[in-house]
Amino acid sequence: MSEELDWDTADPLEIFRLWLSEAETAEPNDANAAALATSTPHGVPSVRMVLVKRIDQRGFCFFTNAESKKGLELAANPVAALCFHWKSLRRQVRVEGRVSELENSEVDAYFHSRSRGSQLGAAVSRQSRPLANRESLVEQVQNFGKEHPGEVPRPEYWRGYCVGGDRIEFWKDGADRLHDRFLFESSAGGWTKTRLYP
Ligand SMILES: Cc1cc2nc3c(=O)[nH]c(=O)nc-3n(C[C@H](O)[C@H](O)[C@H](O)COP(=O)(O)O)c2cc1C
Repeated sequence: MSEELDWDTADPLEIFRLWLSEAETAEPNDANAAALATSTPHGVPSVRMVLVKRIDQRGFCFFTNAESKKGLELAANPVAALCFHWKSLRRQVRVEGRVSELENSEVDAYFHSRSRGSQLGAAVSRQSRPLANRESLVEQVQNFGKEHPGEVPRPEYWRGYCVGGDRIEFWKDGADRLHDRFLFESSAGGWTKTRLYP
């Protein structure tokens, strides 16, 4: 595991931040990318990548379209799991928990911190619904840009979600498949830590 860490006392968010910073140096791009698993209320799962943009006491937060497949699944069943995999470091982190939404003011601030092109792209994208062809998407972006030469309005459906880290598991590659796994579970008294068989 990371030399700098005292695994007996470290908080899982502290460990996560250290591993993420090491991944930012080691990975070619998008060290904050994670697979996000959601499911319908009937238990039909789906998974896709998202970029985790902030991590705090509310959990691991990303931004997306509330009308997309994942957005609809989260509205109907607000629990989710994230899985980070840093190939260069041979490490994995799994996060599971209930999902909450970020405040509008926070989502607005993040939306407007992005490039104008990204804002226009997000504003016109009817994410996960059928698109006739690429030209029509480019045209919609151009038209929306002309209609909004100043600030691009954040569409109401562009939102921020946080997966609460009720369970956070760290996996580190070991020789002969004797990998290290530590599961942290949140409880009223703080965190409980359990070493798991690989
Ligand atoms: C590395 C990577 C990062 C991504 N980050 C996001 C993201 O932060 N938000 C998002 O809405 N889609 C992101 N996407 C696209 C999603 O994986 C997905 O295609 C899209 O959100 C539609 O998913 P859905 O139909 O399951 O809702 C990312 C894709 C990749 C490959």
